[in-house]
Amino acid sequence: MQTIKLPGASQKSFPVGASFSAKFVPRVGVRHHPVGTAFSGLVAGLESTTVPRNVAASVAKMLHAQKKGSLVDELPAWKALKEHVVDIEKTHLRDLLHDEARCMALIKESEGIYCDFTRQRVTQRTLELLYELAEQSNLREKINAMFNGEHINSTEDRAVLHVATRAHRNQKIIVDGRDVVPDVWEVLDKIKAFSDKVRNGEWLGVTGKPLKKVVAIGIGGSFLGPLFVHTALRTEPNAMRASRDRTLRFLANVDPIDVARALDGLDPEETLVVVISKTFTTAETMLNARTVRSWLIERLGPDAVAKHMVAVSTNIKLVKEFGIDPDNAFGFWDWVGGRYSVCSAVGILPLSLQYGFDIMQEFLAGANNMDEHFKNQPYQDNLPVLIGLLSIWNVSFLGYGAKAILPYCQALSKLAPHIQQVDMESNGKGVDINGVRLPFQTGEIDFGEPGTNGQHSFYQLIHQGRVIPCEFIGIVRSQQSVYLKGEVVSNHDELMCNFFAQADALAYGKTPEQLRSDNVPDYLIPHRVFTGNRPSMSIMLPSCTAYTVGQLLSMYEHRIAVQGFIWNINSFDQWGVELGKVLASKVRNVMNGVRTRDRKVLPQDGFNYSTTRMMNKYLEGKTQILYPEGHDVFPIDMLRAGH
Ligand SMILES: O=P(O)(O)OC[C@H]1O[C@H](O)[C@H](O)[C@@H](O)[C@@H]1O
Repeated sequence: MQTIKLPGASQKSFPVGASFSAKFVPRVGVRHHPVGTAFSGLVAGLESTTVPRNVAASVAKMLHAQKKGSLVDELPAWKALKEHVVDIEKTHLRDLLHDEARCMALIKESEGIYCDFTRQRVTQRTLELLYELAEQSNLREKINAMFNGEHINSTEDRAVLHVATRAHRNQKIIVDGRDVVPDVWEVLDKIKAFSDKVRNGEWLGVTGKPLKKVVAIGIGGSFLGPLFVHTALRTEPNAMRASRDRTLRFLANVDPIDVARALDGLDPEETLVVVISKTFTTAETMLNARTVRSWLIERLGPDAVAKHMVAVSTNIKLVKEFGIDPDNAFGFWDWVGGRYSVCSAVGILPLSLQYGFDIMQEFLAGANNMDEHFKNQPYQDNLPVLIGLLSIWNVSFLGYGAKAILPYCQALSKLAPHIQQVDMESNGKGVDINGVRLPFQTGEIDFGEPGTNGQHSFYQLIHQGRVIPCEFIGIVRSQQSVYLKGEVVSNHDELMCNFFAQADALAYGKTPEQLRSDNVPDYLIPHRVFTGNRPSMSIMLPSCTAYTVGQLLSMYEHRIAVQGFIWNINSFDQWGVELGKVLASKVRNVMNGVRTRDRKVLPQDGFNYSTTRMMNKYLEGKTQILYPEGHDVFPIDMLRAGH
């Protein structure tokens, strides 16, 4: 049997050097058969003529799961929703908000989370149609397939089971015939033991000092989730007490400035470095890891690595080749997507080092609580399902391509950047799960800032410019409820006044008549009119603790899955990030070559005129500091000393 390597398959997606032979089945002559459509669609754009047998099987299963048509826009409920837009266009939120029955039906409270969807441009009829769409798209079956460990990430032939990383010890979750919960807990137990030892001073640095500073090196999913949770917890009283004399920093960008910032002022004798990379091949992370390894070795000698460097990865072989003892490595599995990995060792190790394992267990329990809710609740009460369906309505029917994530809680300031990756990398796709090009756009442009800061930045546009559905997230009990004597309201009340006000300002707007009765001069009226009718949802958490942050994370992750399931795309691969990486490596090779050739990129190097010229402009102008012998790393201390 011929052996074929899947085109475009990088080390990221398949084990190093993986190839498929017996697993492949031919696709010839199957284009018009429903299953065949799945085969041919799957490989559209690839040069290979074969796909793995098990991939084909799971794609076929998916296709059969769809009742009619292979694209969601052919479903009756989709078509009915398209027609229903006309009815909604006749309504204004100003009026809809005075319909008590509608409002009561759109306020949902579950698992301690209060969600108000009354300011969405929907009626009860819209919701009914969205539930029908969910039914016809087999949403429930797809959710079950995810929880049952089926290989729903068909282009990478993987299960999607980040929910297993926060399973209770006594739960059972089967992947490929094997219960993975004991594996999850083996790693969690190892994290607990290691983080306890580091925190209580049993595990010391090579010169005998306790390791109170942690630098976590990682990028993308190996950075944004942990940063979000760290930022959420660092002002939470229990977490503050648990981390009093400790520091956690992240190093993500390959920019030398980020290296300098991350290491600035750190004493290597007290520093533990955690290299986090699912693949252990990501260029930026590996270069940063080598740089920081040299920083340690230069100051503490080669033995420092054993005591000062640990790793989190699915690729233990490469961890070992890098020089980190596999005993000091914390594993996870290919069924945890990078952007969904914060509940694996990716987040739990660095965050347990900072806050202790017990607090991180609360975070996992919160995420698990929302997983169970998502798995078991009917659509009508299911928060991730409701939020996901409303997003589908906003994007695919009302045509709003972006959403703003606006936590009125500074501790949640890194929620938007995290969700930006989870959502945009998951749902920004051009073809459906069968490889058929979509005639509509999927995904949303996510951005956001904490309130009230955002109000003084981009809210002008969302009030009077483009319509961008907003997600306001408020907290009932602040992490820091200090009340300054003599003030009318506390800081937190002031914050929440804005939380309540903004949603109504967007919904109601202000009419010319109201402006006239406020004696606004005529020439200013057009400038001061707010059309209103701008949708938002308001989510209130009782507090911002490890538990509720876990719930919030899981709620956002699952709403993204719901959207992907309805659009019938693969939300769990990320082929779109590959091309840029390949081109960067071509640039890297040429840059290495030009050093020996009078520092010029030549036309025969294969770049267009623009890139050739830009690269030469860069090469002529860049500064290169040559370090004295003996220094083979970015010498932050030297820079500070003015060299
Ligand atoms: O954890 P790593 O293997 O280093 O990957 C880090 C990141 O790499 C890529 O950019 C992927 O698109 C991300 O999903 C991933 O999180």
